[in-house]
Amino acid sequence: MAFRLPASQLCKAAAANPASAIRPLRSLGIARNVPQQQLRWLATPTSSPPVTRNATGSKGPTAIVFLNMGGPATTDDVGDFLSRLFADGDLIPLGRLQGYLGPFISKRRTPKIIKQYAAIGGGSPIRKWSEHQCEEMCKLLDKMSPETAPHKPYVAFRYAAPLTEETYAKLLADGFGNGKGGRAVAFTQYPQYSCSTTGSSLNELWKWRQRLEGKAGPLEDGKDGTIQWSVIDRWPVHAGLVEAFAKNIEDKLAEYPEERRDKVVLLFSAHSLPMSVINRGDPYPAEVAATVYAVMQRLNFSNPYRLCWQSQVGPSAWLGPQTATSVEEYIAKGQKDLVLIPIAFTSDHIETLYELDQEVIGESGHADTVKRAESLNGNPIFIEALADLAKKHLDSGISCSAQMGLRCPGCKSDRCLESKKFFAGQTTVPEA
Ligand SMILES: C=CC1=C(C)c2cc3[nH]c(cc4nc(cc5[nH]c(cc1n2)c(C)c5CCC(=O)O)C(CCC(=O)O)=C4C)c(C)c3C=C
Ligand code: FES
Ligand SMILES: [Fe+2]
Repeated sequence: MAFRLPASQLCKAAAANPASAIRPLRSLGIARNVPQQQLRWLATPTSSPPVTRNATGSKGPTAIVFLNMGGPATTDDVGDFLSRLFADGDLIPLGRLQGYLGPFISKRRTPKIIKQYAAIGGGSPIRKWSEHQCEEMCKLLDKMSPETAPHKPYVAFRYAAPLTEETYAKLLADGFGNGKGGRAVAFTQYPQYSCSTTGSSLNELWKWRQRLEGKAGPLEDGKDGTIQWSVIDRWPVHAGLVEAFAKNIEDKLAEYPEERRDKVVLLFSAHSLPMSVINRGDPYPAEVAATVYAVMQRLNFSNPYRLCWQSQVGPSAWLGPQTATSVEEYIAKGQKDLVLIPIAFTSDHIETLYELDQEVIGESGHADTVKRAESLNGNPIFIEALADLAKKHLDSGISCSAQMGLRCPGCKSDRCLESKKFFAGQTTVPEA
């Protein structure tokens, strides 16, 4: 693997010895991939680096595609959101009854969920936050990784606009694929991998890739001219993610009087999963637990803590303990100082703003002592963490994590089989 230096350091090397800058850099294996034209610039120390927001590096442009479930932007969008959600066999497997039961359940559920979105201001803020996070992250990446710049931000939602098919069509219209190749990174915004969330988004991305791209090319270089995909599929213990969560917890703990502070119970809360999904071998509970433990390590285990699970839907068995009952039970035991920490979401939405704030805390009878840590939203530490994850991924030359290629022991899905084969089999730009 070639040793690669950022442009700023190459510039310093050239400035120190402008006349003979090119040959030694090449012979050292440094900048082996940097085109001659760029090296010529390096040998002229008085010129400034040709790195601007829109400068194209030797490997750019790069599309960064944030994957998430999305949410209804207005109460009018709730019906469509729920009907897509209940049609997703990766999230709610209803087998041959999917086409009949899915629309039936979603229609029946819509009025109740409309009221919940109305109570949080009329819609989910998930699109606003996702677009903001992706745009800001791409600005940082342009500086951190000039060779893959410009980094172009895209959001692909599973159940709400902008839907995966819409975003895929936009990528093609923007000059990726269509015989031109180009690089895109599918970046899941679920830090912990579940086949019902990230897995579903990747299966959907693969489906639209087959429908919209098929096989283009072949081109002169033997490649087929389709988009070259790689995936950031999980990041449960990334140091920046852990730091952002830990800081938000410290800020919330600071609101308690000093003499009570270290006895406050930290209640980490993650969206639950049906037991059938867990017994299939889904990696999500283990990865959520890994995040919780990493955050507690960063906090030096300052407080007692538990992990509980929220947002169960329907009558089947789900992983517990439930967040709402855990709060009630601690209060009944006399433990009224509690901080709730949403640990599996990166922005606010109905599960934080309605379920935790209005139902769990609002109805606890102790809204003054039961509090919630801020969601990550526009937190700059979090956005830097996203940029660091992307930079490391781009540098690594890998197409996805080793975990991505492995299916759950109980998986029977052909969608998983095909999409995992595709994403794990993509070859990314090799480091010479
Ligand atoms: C890590 C996050 C999530 C997991 C895991 C997850 C699993 C999961 N969800 C359902 C069913 C529903 N989820 C709904 C809303 C919703 N779910 C998540 C996240 C995860 N879901 C979020 C962020 C949201 C809210 C979106 C927003 O407001 O922006 C809903 C719709 C609301 C409702 O009807 O209650 C359903 C239904 C299942 C079945 C499942 C695991 C298999
Ligand atoms: S359900 Fe986990 S890989 Fe298919
Ligand atoms: Fe959900």
